[in-house]
Amino acid sequence: MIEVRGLRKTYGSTVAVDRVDLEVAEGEVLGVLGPNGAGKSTTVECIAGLTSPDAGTVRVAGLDPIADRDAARRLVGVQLQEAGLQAKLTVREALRLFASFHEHPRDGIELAERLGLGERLDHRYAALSGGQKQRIAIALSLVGRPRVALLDELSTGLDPESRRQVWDLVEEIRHDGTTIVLVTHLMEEAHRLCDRLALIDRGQVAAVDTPAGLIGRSAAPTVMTFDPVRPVSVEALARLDGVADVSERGGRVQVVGTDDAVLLVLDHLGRSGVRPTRLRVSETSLDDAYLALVTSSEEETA
Ligand SMILES: Nc1ncnc2c1ncn2[C@@H]1O[C@H](COP(=O)(O)OP(=O)(O)OP(=O)(O)O)[C@@H](O)[C@H]1O
Repeated sequence: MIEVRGLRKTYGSTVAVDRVDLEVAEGEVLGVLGPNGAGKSTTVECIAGLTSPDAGTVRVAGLDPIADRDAARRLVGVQLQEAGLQAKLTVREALRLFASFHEHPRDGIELAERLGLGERLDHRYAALSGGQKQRIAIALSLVGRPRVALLDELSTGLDPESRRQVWDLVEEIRHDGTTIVLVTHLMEEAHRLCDRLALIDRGQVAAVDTPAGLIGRSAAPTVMTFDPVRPVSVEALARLDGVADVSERGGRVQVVGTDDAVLLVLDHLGRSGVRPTRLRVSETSLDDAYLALVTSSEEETA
């Protein structure tokens, strides 16, 4: 549904994106992660046809978002970091206006109510709080039932309840088959909503994988914690193959390492006659995997 090839965009001497390739299948949710200034918004703006690339091609359902602007606009709903609506427009008027651009729009009032804006329908845009402006931007991007939704920092600045409402809505449109590109800094959001994640770092795609795949790329994908019935030597555990880190706080031990390292730790404890109580084994968080990937991509460049 979306195909980006060799995308390059510069602003003066700043190279915002360079040689970016991305594909998003119909009905897929692609999360775009990366540090501030990495080129995420620029990529989304090129897909939306709001910015013209210096080089490379972008296709959305086979259309060029710049050359075939009118047809592409009917397919695509865009939520940018700033909606930039006229200050005097009310929420109701804005929803009606945006719905009028489309043949089969959603019920804008119902959409606003789902996003907790039901009591703000007759308020002017300028009088809304930051989080309310954010939610109206989401509602406006989705009111036309787009086949492709481009959502840039969907839930930044939203309180936890509003964030849940927004996530539920995204899950619903995903279920309806909408193709979604979602720029986010929130790993919980990325994990919950996205089929695949593209990590963009300094204008380039550093990795594309499923959330589980990105975690699996980490050299230390597993975390185990336990309370030993009597003290264990942290140094001895740290020497075991595949153990990346061992720490102890308040008598509880945490070991981070490979899956095999977990087995070696259990074996070591067994041989030492130390029973691990309250044993928990889990995956490294996507947060940790993300930080490890960004750091390793920085080291490669250095
Ligand atoms: N209109 C513009 N004029 C000049 N420079 C720009 C413009 N838009 C983006 N840039 C620069 O291009 C680079 C990429 O910016 P972009 O907004 O795409 O990053 P981002 O990954 O979305 O960052 P963030 O997470 O902070 O939103 C940055 O160095 C930014 O300063």
